[in-house]
Amino acid sequence: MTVLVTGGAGYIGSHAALALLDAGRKVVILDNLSQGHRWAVPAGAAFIEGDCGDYDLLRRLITDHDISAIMHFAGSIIVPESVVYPLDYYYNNTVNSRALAQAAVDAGIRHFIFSSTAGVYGEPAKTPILEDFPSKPISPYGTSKMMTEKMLADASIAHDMNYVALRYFNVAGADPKGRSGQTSRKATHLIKIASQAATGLRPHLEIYGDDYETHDGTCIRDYIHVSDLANAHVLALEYLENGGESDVMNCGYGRGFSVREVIAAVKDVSGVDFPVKLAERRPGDPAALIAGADRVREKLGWKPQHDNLEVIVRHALDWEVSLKTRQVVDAA
Ligand SMILES: NC(=O)c1ccc[n+]([C@@H]2O[C@H](COP(=O)([O-])OP(=O)(O)OC[C@H]3O[C@@H](n4cnc5c(N)ncnc54)[C@H](O)[C@@H]3O)[C@@H](O)[C@H]2O)c1
Ligand SMILES: O=c1ccn([C@@H]2O[C@H](COP(=O)(O)OP(=O)(O)O[C@H]3O[C@H](CO)[C@@H](O)[C@H](O)[C@H]3O)[C@@H](O)[C@H]2O)c(=O)[nH]1
Repeated sequence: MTVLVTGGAGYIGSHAALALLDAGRKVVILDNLSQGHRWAVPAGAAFIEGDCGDYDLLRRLITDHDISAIMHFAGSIIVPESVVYPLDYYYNNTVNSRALAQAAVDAGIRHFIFSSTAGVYGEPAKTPILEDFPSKPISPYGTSKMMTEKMLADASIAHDMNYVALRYFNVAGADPKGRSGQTSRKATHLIKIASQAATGLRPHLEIYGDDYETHDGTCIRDYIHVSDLANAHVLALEYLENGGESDVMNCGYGRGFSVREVIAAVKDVSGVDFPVKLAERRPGDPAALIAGADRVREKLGWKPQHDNLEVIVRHALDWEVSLKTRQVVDAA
């Protein structure tokens, strides 16, 4: 009874693998290392270098490792890149997910947990965003994830497999014990970029637009600590194993911070007044994304431990410093 974690050499997958191991589960990680790192695979997890779209490999490893459930993190994650290379995103996030779902169904895997995104909502008419709001993604990235959600919904009706698609809001921070953190080679995420500016890895930070309809003109997001998110996956697995019905669930705290508020927190916690410049709006950024986050609490019994922006920032900064001392530079 082992959990297959695709993308487990990456940021969120490595934290989920840690949470599973901490919960006493056996873990096999499959990652093609296109973005992840071999050193990010937690001690105690088996590692297979390969592609989550490789059906034959999947069938073999599911049998060899007695896999009973799949957590599917592997994918391409950069929204603006998906606008430039949409077919790459549909391939990696949708076509490869189809192959994985096919292998799962053919091998009789009964539980599937999928990394979805708030990006499926596009520009919602209001916040907080509830799961039954329409899916109207505005980027190929969001559409590629929405299509996988729909495949899983249909497959779960036709086959003996239940699933949970967790729609993450803005994931940030790092393992409180310092065992993993944001490692993505091309990170574009605000708290990561601000932490890099605070630790001297970047000369400055740019604010992408301050003329949004928000209290200070900058975009508002619901930042969720990666370890709280990882725990939601462990709970989702228990829920499915106990016969829970298939569902989609937002993962956020239900509150938001503006870009300026995040920058102030990073400056405050780090004690570094790094330069900040104003830049043009980034295409496709909605003004405010805040999760309606009741369902994940009610259905999974999820109780976040780190719902505090300063704590999230502290852990992100500690991780950046540890990367520098380990000389594992995350090339921008
Ligand atoms: N980071 C966020 O804020 C965020 C928000 C919403 C959803 N998500 C989703 O969460 C998942 C994990 O994101 P992350 O931030 O950890 O990104 P990441 O890039 O750190 O991790 C993704 C991992 O998947 C691997 N991978 C990519 N394509 C693969 C393939 N075809 N076969 C095998 N391995 C492959 C990469 O090497 C990498 O290790 C993604 O599916 C992403 O879309 C992330
Ligand atoms: O250097 C930067 C980086 C970001 N931002 C702004 O900060 C906010 C947050 O941006 P970012 O951290 O890049 O996250 P999002 O664009 O909100 O997207 C993240 O969160 C989404 C869910 O809300 C996921 O779907 C995506 O995969 C994930 O990248 C946005 O308003 C950006 O314009 C800046 O102003 N300067």
